[in-house]
Amino acid sequence: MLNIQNIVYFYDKKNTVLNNVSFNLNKGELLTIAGPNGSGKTTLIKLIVDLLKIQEGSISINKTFHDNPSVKKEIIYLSSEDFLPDFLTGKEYIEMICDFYETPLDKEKLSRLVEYYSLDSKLDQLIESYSHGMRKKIQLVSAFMINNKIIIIDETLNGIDVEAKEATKLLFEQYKRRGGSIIMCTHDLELVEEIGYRVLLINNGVIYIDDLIENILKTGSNLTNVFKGLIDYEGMKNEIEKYF
Ligand SMILES: Nc1ncnc2c1ncn2[C@@H]1O[C@H](COP(=O)(O)OP(=O)(O)OP(=O)(O)O)[C@@H](O)[C@H]1O
Repeated sequence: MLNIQNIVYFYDKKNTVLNNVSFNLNKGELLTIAGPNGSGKTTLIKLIVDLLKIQEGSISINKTFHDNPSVKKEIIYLSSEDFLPDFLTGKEYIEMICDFYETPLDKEKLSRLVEYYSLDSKLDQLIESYSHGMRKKIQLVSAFMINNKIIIIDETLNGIDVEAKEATKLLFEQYKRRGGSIIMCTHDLELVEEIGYRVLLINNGVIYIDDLIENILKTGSNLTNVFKGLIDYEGMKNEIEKYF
């Protein structure tokens, strides 16, 4: 469905942020992207959603180049930043998203979703008054309101409460069952192990692991231990015990 081929990206010529990154996202798949701070996860996502222009390589969705306007409507991107129109109410925002994605507003669906995310009493309030978690939640509601093929989530599940997280996990399952695909960037490795099907671990702009979670867990290890290998955990531990 989504095909990423040999992506190389740099903000300045001295530092390559992504180096020959290639992978496919299949229909009905939930792919989690994890990696240390600054490893290139957000840059990769911004390239996929065409917020950054490709310098080398290609990105296509169902064989159509990703900057084609019709293909762009296949993706909804939930950014890690709270870039939401503060001057709209939550309901107006949902209406705007449905309009953009050419999906009729399903009032029944909306009332169920806002209940799961405890936003029912807030829907007519300006987004300006929303807390950090509520901003994440309204983005998740918008993603589940529309008929598109790929949801890309950058850290949006961080900062939402347990009920919202559980609702999101169940909604993800249904979304996949209907043939939708999800990319989720997160630092929450426990969440990755719990709901992720496949993980892409990026380090210094290079794909370090692209594997099914069950294959990693089968080796008797877990993602936290894999991460510790990336950061020289033993070296850091020895130093901290010696100097602090
Ligand atoms: N606009 C920019 N201009 C210059 N350098 C940038 C810019 N945005 C990101 N970078 C650099 O690119 C590298 C990758 O950043 P990116 O935000 O993609 O990492 P990340 O894996 O998403 O990090 P985090 O987990 O902290 O969100 C970092 O070294 C960062 O400083």
